[in-house]
Amino acid sequence: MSTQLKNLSDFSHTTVPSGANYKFGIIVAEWNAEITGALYNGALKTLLANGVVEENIISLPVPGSFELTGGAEILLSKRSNIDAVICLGCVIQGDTKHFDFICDAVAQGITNVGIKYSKPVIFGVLTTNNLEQAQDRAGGKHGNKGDEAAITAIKMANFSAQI
Ligand SMILES: Nc1c(NC[C@H](O)[C@H](O)[C@H](O)CO)[nH]c(=O)[nH]c1=O
Ligand SMILES: CC(=O)[C@@H](O)COP(=O)(O)O
Repeated sequence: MSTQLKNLSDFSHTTVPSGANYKFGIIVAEWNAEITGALYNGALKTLLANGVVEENIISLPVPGSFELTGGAEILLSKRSNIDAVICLGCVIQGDTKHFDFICDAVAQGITNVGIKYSKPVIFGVLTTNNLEQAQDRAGGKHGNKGDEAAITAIKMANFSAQI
């Protein structure tokens, strides 16, 4: 189902466990800061609205989405008590193939970090054709990808806690 048919902030159809017992890292790319700032605000608001306490959230910036992998790796290597990491970024197609390399690197990179540490590392990265599509998914008509990433992080932290 494409985002056109699903609001990224609508979780009325699902049960969200409490995040009160979990610690979260949020790594935020500084590229396209208008968008990633909105993603961050959505993710933070959603974590707090679902029981997470502010002192259990560590938020760190990285220069661009390509650095999200390194940021997640460094955080998990130094903080074993983090239950899930949310990676937030916005990659917008330019004139060259650079977009493809970044998107592929980030998607594979953060997947590998999650596997390495057996911790949920959430792909909260917009990969859009233009700024308007990003705005629509960072608090616009399609909701906020940051909200979705936060809910996913809580669900996956809860999943791990049941094993
Ligand atoms: N063009 C975008 C970038 N580019 C920067 C890279 O992410 C990286 O910081 C650089 O290649 C140095 O390693 N980053 C985004 O997050 N979004 C873009 O649209
Ligand atoms: C995703 C990018 O790196 C891109 O925005 C950079 O633009 P360009 O491909 O025109 O160099």
